[in-house]
Amino acid sequence: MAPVFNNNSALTTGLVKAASLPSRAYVTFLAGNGDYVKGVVGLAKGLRKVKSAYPLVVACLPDVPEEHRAILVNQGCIVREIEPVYPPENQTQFAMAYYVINYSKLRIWEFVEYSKMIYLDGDIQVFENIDHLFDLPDGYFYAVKDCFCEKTWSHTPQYEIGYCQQCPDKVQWPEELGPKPPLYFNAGMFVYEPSLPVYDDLLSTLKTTPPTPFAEQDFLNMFFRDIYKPIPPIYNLVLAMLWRHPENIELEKVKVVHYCAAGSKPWRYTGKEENMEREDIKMLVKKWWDIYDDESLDYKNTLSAPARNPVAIGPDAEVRRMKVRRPRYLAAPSAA
Ligand SMILES: O=c1ccn([C@@H]2O[C@H](COP(=O)(O)OP(=O)(O)O)[C@@H](O)[C@H]2O)c(=O)[nH]1
Ligand SMILES: OC[C@H]1O[C@H](O[C@@H]2[C@@H](O)[C@H](O)[C@@H](O)[C@H](O)[C@@H]2O)[C@H](O)[C@@H](O)[C@H]1O
Ligand SMILES: [Mn+2]
Repeated sequence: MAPVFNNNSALTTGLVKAASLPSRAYVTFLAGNGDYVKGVVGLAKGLRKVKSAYPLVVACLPDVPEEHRAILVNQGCIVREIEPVYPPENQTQFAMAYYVINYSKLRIWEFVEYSKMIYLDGDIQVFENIDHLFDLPDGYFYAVKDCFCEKTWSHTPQYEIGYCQQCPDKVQWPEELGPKPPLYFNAGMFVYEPSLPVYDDLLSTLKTTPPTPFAEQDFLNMFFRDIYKPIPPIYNLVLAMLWRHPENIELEKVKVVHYCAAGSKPWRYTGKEENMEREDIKMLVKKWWDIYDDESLDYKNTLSAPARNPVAIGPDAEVRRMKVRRPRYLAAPSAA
């Protein structure tokens, strides 16, 4: 029997209420035809595992192949193609080449169908629900403070003198170097509000801003400097913190892990790079694989999805072909 629609039916009220709720979503960024798509699949499954109430939007550059987009749609993601964003002409040599594509992340300020979004790099995993961050007061830019101690910071005066915002009293900032650097966030995770005026301002400001080593991360820190509000490192564990500032980390309380240290990308993990043999790193990489390999977290297994045509050789075949073997270091989870 078709549902009865009338002006005051609960269903109608519910639909009207749902339509007026602020729309929120997680968003990540995917570029190229390489293996970062595995990171995004893992992230989609991780958000499902923690029962997030919000979808994952994937901002894809045009070079993301159709097969990868289909895999993401099959994992319940909302795929949005974006155009690349390039820093000022012939100045990209100032940014680490690898990071120049990250300027394209700026396109996510154009996703104004959402009132609030949480950006997560594709090499991030969410191990505990963080939906409550969407309720942080509007008008600010929320992110976790970065660390300046890794070699990737060797181009900076703070690295030179051993100063880090994670331990500002260890090495005092010398007056002769001028004012202490403002708080600086890691741009792998942040809470923000899409806005067309801000988007236009970002892109017009970028046109006159020479690229710098950490590309869009430096740019976002400069742009949002006045409204940046630090949030605790449990929301974006930059792995280097484990060996650089262990006193600032309680690993059992960490909700979000950012696999940004060299050699820590789980889908490429060999354990050979510096610090990668650490037991805590091995445990975190295994945690990532346990989610990635868990077929009960696949979108099609979490809905009463219509039975798929068993002979379909679509994206599932692609996923099987792409399935990277779990490194031998990381024993499969013991059979329940
Ligand atoms: O080939 C690439 C490189 C980067 N990314 C995206 O850009 C983000 C930032 O790059 P990455 O995480 O490697 O930088 P890191 O945090 O390690 O400095 C990644 O997480 C991905 O979401 C991508 O999709 N393809
Ligand atoms: O494009 C610049 C990138 O800058 C950041 O990565 C860095 C930063 O975390 C340093 O502190 C680490 O030392 C370094 O290893 C790491 O790559 C963001 O994670 C990434 O999303 C992206 O914005
Ligand atoms: Mn990252």
